[in-house]
Amino acid sequence: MAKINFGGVTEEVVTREELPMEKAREILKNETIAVIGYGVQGPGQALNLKDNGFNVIVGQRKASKTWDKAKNDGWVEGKDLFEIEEALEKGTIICYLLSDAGQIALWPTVKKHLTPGKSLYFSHGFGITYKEQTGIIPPDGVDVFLAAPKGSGTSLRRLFLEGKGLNSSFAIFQDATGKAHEKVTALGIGVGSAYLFPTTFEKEVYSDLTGERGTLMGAIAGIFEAQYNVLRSKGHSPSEAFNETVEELTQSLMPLVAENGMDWMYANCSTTAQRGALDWRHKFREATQPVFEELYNSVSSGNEARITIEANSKPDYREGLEKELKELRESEIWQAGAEVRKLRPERL
Ligand SMILES: NC(=O)C1=CN([C@@H]2O[C@H](COP(=O)(O)OP(=O)(O)OC[C@H]3O[C@@H](n4cnc5c(N)ncnc54)[C@H](O)[C@@H]3O)[C@@H](O)[C@H]2O)C=CC1
Ligand SMILES: CC(=O)[C@](C)(O)C(=O)O
Ligand SMILES: [Mg+2]
Ligand SMILES: [Mg+2]
Repeated sequence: MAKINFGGVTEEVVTREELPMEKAREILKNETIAVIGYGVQGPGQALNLKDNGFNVIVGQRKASKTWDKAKNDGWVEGKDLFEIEEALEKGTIICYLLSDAGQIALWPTVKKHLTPGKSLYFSHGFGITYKEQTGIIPPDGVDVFLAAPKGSGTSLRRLFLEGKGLNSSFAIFQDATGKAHEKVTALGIGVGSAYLFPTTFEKEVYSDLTGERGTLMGAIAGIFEAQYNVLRSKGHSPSEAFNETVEELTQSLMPLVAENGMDWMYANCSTTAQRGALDWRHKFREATQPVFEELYNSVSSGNEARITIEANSKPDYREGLEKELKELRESEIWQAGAEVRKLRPERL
């Protein structure tokens, strides 16, 4: 592994130089990779693996929308698309890409097919870390590892098609064959990563649940709403409030952060903006730090897992989520957003 200094801390990273795609294919040439589940990560990883020349099959429930989606994506029933049990039987590496709650329900079936020498792959540390709640305890004799792309399966596929990609973290929970490291890193490269960051199952799930509930999804939506609401309450129009809260961030400023960091984005804004932002960032950090502490504790105590499992194990969990997303979509801020998006210059 290459040693890289991240802001003063040296970490090890697996790079494409030490593990080129050809070598990854060679490592897995005798394996049948069975991707179980075709939701968001399933399609991204399965299609990338296939296009990268790996031996992949998909296992999905037949009478489901995602079965049709798999067929539309080019998977052929009986050739590389099977009912879940058949794919579990054929696969030597089981990529367990059902939703985290769905993994609990199917676990007894999966376990039956985990004969010695097979591998069990996750893209999250959830099932293993919260084993008291999930009951996911793999048998001895199988390798158990994860590669978790740091982003949506949708982006994983889109970026791959653009010749770009997303990096992943990886971890080994059980190394029965002595080959877990080479297998998981080969898979990580195969799903489209250029660099792989080592972690543990526990660290992966704690950081991932904190991130998505925090700055990546939960906090960002909450901060948007708070600022939008204040602007609206002070008499600003919806378009003005939306532009100054979301549109400018996503269209103009975040791409600059992505390109070259926060100071670069600041440096490309007015000195007036820089003065204010440099002052106010401290206040926002101090105000939100306790909330992030509370969030992390809720993750590490297993409370977030409990809430998630309870909600997403209900038979109508999808309808429930869709209803809440609809409320979000229909709220004034995001309705204003829909109109603002239509007016982007490139849509002329
Ligand atoms: N969504 C994403 O982009 C990311 C997901 N992950 C992880 O990847 C794994 C898969 O996540 P997603 O793709 O979001 O899952 P998902 O919520 O899209 O579900 C995947 C598939 O599981 C099926 N499923 C759900 N419950 C089932 C059950 N009881 N029996 C049989 N099939 C069932 C669904 O029909 C769907 O085809 C999870 O561990 C998740 O945390 C990791 C990184 C990003
Ligand atoms: C896309 C991703 O990495 C998340 C936000 O952690 C997830 O979908 O669980
Ligand atoms: Mg994530
Ligand atoms: Mg996640």
